Amino acid sequence: MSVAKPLLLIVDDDPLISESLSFAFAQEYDVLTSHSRSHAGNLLRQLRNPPRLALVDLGLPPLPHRPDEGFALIGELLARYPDLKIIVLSGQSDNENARHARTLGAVEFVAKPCDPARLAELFRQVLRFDAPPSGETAHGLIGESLPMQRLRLQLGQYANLAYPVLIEGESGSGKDIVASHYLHRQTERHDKPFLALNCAAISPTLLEPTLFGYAKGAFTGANTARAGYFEDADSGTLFLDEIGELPLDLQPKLLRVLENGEYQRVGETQTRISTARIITATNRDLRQEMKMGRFRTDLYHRLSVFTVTVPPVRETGLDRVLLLEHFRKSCAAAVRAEPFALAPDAQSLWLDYPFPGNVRELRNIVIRLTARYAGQAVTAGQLSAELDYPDSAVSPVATTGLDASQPEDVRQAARQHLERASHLNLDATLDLWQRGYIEAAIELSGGNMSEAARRLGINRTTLYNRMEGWNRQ
Ligand SMILES: Nc1ncnc2c1ncn2[C@@H]1O[C@H](COP(=O)(O)OP(=O)(O)OP(=O)(O)O)[C@@H](O)[C@H]1O
Repeated sequence: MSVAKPLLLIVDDDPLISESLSFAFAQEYDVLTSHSRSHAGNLLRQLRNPPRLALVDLGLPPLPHRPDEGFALIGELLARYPDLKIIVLSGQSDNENARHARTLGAVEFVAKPCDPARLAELFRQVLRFDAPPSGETAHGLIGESLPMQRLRLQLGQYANLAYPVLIEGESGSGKDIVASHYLHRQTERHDKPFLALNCAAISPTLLEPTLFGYAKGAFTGANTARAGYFEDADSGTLFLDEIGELPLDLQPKLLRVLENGEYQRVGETQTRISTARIITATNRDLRQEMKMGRFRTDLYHRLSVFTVTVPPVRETGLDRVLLLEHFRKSCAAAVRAEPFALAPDAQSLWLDYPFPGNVRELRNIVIRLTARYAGQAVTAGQLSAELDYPDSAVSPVATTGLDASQPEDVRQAARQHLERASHLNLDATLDLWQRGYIEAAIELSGGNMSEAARRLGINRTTLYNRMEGWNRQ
């Protein structure tokens, strides 16, 4: 019987790179190549088995000279496959960005031009950490700080209620564990199904059939009838992650299930009843979304009767030391190596670092340190090379003094432009402004497209629509 090779996804818009790497790795891996984020998304939707490794270039179309698409892709890949090991390929000039990619959840970055032999070694090393470090999920959240104790107490109170729970918290803070461990495994429903769906990882048009199922012939491609998540969850738990991404037109349907359990498969008139418990999570401020008209008030109130907030690592004091201890030992055990230690100056760095990517980032740092310094004492210099300090650069827009929300400022800027321009094309100029705003928002959001859309006051679908065709210009 042949053993399936691990699946490796390579996303790079340079065919020379993806083809040569694909050739170099074909013996050891099943290689899948893609040239852009949207193309990769389509490819992955057709896969039956998740990829184990992804090699991602940051500069991808439609913004090949900026890291935004790569950043967004990292977020989307992890939303869909939380255990995927992502390695970022970086050009000479964007080590800063590659470091930031690690905050977003990439395990490592490799400078171009990349040596396939070195990459192969890195892949093997990373895959050795593939097994989840033991104990982590069995124990639930690690942490004894006051906010963590409070959270566990609250979760204990909500565990066996039938009502929904809304989990708030930053990316990488442990919302998944809260849902699967405390609100399912430790409840009376533990022997029933637990189903999780990330609303951001699936195209908005597919969400309804995925959640509610569909009848045969309900839409092109619906060759057979299919049950959706509500049906499959039965009387277990349905976890809807990134609920802020649920399109407005679908929100009344979720509200209806929450009110009386009723829903219909797409293309059917028969009403079905769900008895699943619904848990939702978000890393956005849903109250803000509500104010902006992107999230229904009635739905928010239904979902948030019981709300818990998972604290970010920077607010849990010495928990970072417990987390370090746990991952240091479990990562070393996973690769049968001696754990590294932190030298005293590195320990103070560890205590000061804000861990913007929360536990996910912390764990990846430990994985890298284990790979590099097993059995050794890590110095502050070695540790700081693994950390991503926020960039203090000031946005050039802020220094021009133009306040684009003030009609008078905008009129003045337009006037200056008109005086200088010999032939002005209003539509082209407005497009240019729109593009400027969009690119700036993506940049400010570190490539997180949902966040960029929020900054712009539009939804993600609109944002993509507005960006359509850019790569052709
Ligand atoms: N307190 C914790 N103790 C142990 N492991 C943790 C803790 N918090 C997070 N983790 C681990 O960190 C990783 C990221 O956590 P998780 O996927 O739950 O984050 P999240 O809040 O759901 O992030 P996102 O919003 O990006 O989906 C996982 O491997 C998880 O097991």
